Amino acid sequence: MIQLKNLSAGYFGKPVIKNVTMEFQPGKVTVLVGPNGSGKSTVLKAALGLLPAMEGGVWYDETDIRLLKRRQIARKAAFLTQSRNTPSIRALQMVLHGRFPYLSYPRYYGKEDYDAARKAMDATGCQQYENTNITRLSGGQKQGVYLAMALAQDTPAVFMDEPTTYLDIGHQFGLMQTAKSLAREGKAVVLVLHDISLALREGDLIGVFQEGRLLCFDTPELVYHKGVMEQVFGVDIHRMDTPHGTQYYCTLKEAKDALVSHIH
Ligand SMILES: Nc1ncnc2c1ncn2[C@@H]1O[C@H](COP(=O)(O)OP(=O)(O)OP(=O)(O)O)[C@@H](O)[C@H]1O
Repeated sequence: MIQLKNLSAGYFGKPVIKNVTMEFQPGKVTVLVGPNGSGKSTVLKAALGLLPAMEGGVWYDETDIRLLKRRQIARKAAFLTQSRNTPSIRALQMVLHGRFPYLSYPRYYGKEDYDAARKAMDATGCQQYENTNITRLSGGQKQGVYLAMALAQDTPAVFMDEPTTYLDIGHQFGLMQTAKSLAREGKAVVLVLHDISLALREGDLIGVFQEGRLLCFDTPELVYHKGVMEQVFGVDIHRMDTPHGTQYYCTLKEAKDALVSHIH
């Protein structure tokens, strides 16, 4: 369990996220949503110790993150980041980087590292690119390789910042399936998503952010009923029970008003 308690963090001495208290539970997919610039990525960075807490703090299984070395944190949480530089190396070599926290000096990869890397590539469907230089892969194919690197890290928590960005619809569903199966294995999975329909449908818990504050942290059902997302995003959210489970979709608030005035 990862706990953020009254956490404030930011850049150049100025807090961006303020007084955030939430936890990332094993076995659950937690989704963070909020408008652009509301602090979602900053929460992930602070939760991973990449940004120091200005107030409050982060605890991994009751241990203050300030007491953990980088390598120890890297054995507890993997991070699929939003922005990245693409080095000119083979995909398998990239995925093997996920094994760094387990290597002792001298840093040679052993059989178990190769096995973990190949298993992760299988899970994200990028095994066929094993020997391809990643600079030659498409955005979506690269995403599969980066996700495999995070999975090869074999951590109890996996954080993903907008992981569906480069993915076509089939691969978006695939990514969500991977996230859910990681949670079923007992991992704490934390996703930042912009697709709020997807968040409501697939998340176990949802944290809604606005201007660096956590407005609501609850199950999709309760978040929906409280109307927090509607307020934050300025949309109407509709819920439908379908043969494929509960689905949500959004319309612009104005669209409804226009419809009403049209009827009158
Ligand atoms: N490296 C940085 N240096 C200075 N300010 C930053 C930095 N990264 C983010 N910020 C600022 O922190 C605020 C929150 O940014 P953050 O990236 O956490 O938001 P977000 O909710 O993830 O946004 P988005 O949905 O657009 O990715 C923004 O105002 C942003 O300008």
